[in-house]
Amino acid sequence: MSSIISREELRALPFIQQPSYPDKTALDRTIDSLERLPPLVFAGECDDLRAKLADVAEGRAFLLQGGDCAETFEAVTADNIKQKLLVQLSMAVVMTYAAQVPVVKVGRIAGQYAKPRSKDTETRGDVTLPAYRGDAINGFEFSEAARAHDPQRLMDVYNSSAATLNLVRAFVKGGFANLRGVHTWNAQFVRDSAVEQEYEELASEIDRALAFMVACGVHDDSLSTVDFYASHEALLLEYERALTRVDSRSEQLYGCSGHMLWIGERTRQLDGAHVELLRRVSNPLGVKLGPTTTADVAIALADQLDPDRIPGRLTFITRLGASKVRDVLPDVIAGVEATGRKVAWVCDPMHGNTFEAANGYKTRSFADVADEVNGFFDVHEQLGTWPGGLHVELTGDDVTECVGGVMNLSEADLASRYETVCDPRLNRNQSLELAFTVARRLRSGRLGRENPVQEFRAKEL
Ligand SMILES: O=C[C@H](O)[C@H](O)COP(=O)(O)O
Ligand SMILES: C=C(OP(=O)(O)O)C(=O)O
Repeated sequence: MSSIISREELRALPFIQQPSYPDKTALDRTIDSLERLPPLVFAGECDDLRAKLADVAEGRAFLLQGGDCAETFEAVTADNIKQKLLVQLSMAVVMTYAAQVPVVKVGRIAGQYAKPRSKDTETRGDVTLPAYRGDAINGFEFSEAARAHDPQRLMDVYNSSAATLNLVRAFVKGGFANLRGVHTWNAQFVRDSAVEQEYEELASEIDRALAFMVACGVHDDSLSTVDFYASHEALLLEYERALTRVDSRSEQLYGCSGHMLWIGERTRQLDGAHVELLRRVSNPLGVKLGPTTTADVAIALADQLDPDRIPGRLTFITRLGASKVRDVLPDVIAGVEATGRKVAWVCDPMHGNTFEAANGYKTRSFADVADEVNGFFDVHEQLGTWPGGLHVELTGDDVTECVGGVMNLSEADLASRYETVCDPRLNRNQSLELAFTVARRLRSGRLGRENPVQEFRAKEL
């Protein structure tokens, strides 16, 4: 059984992308406080999610993991949280109904406050300051005071995550996510959206199907509540260690800052502190895999993080870029599958497709995003493996951060509502459009193979 790694042991491991706090005593004081606080999530919830992700790995379900690139403390309001849920629930409804595949819903939410950066500093004119690394570390404002690394912010991460999780739990279990309200969500949310008609037709079909079920006497809780889980990149070693708890039922360790934790592309070194910290906890884990990944690297990570091959433990989130996905992905999947492991394969079509627009905005093109998703489905179809999910940076707001999509946003449009504090997100329309793209691929995969789930399982026996 693993034990909680000590502060000293953790600090002695090789690490990158961490804050540099000038006052170590202040850091230790904050860590002391965090260690005493209650867990944000419960071990049993993490186990439930792991069981659902085992279904994803086995081809029986699809993962939708989405949310902000970087959450901010200021945006922790009821309206914002509601909006974040709405976009993801609407996408999930499209995928579940159109593709007839259960969708596991996980937010990049309630903890996504720290960002790895390519450069340590940012220069504007003749002023150079520390780069913004997420509200967990420093402020977005371009001033010396705001950009200083402040450990007290870790307490704000805890409190903001707790407030967000509290409302998310209330919303998804308290009737807000009732499927019978699909039309109401539609009225509030999809109105004026360019995908309104497609969504409206789908919502009417769902209404008819539900009315039929109710007329037949089916009254099921699963129609009125939803399971929604929280995930974030476990980037901040001190914070994640301080929120590690021993589960009193099993005496296993859990990272209690979120249900699912992932290791980013930049911090997944086999001998690094992130892998060492997360291999000890029993949560479901994600690992980002970028375009230089080989099958051997993926297998070594899997062996390190999931030596016992626990169903649902490991999700590989590939973020290869539209131009590379068809070349790089097949060998990685084939290599891992050849070991006999079952991992969940999830496509992040955002992080390999970032570029700088002529006017200086960091952006992504919807066409590239959709192309990577299609490439991901193509590769899985060729290999006969299960395209297990989608991981996207998105928002329910009408921002203008990614170009293209049904509204055909141009680079000139980016300035009108560019609100992200780090990477560009799909807006409401683009998110729903992507959901329809995925649903079409899932449906055609199903129709092409009669019953892919049964076929998949038959192949395993
Ligand atoms: O979200 C991922 C990274 O934090 C982000 O892409 C880094 O961006 P940068 O290259 O602007 O530092
Ligand atoms: C930093 C991120 O991604 P990656 O590690 O894939 O670059 C992210 O998803 O926020």
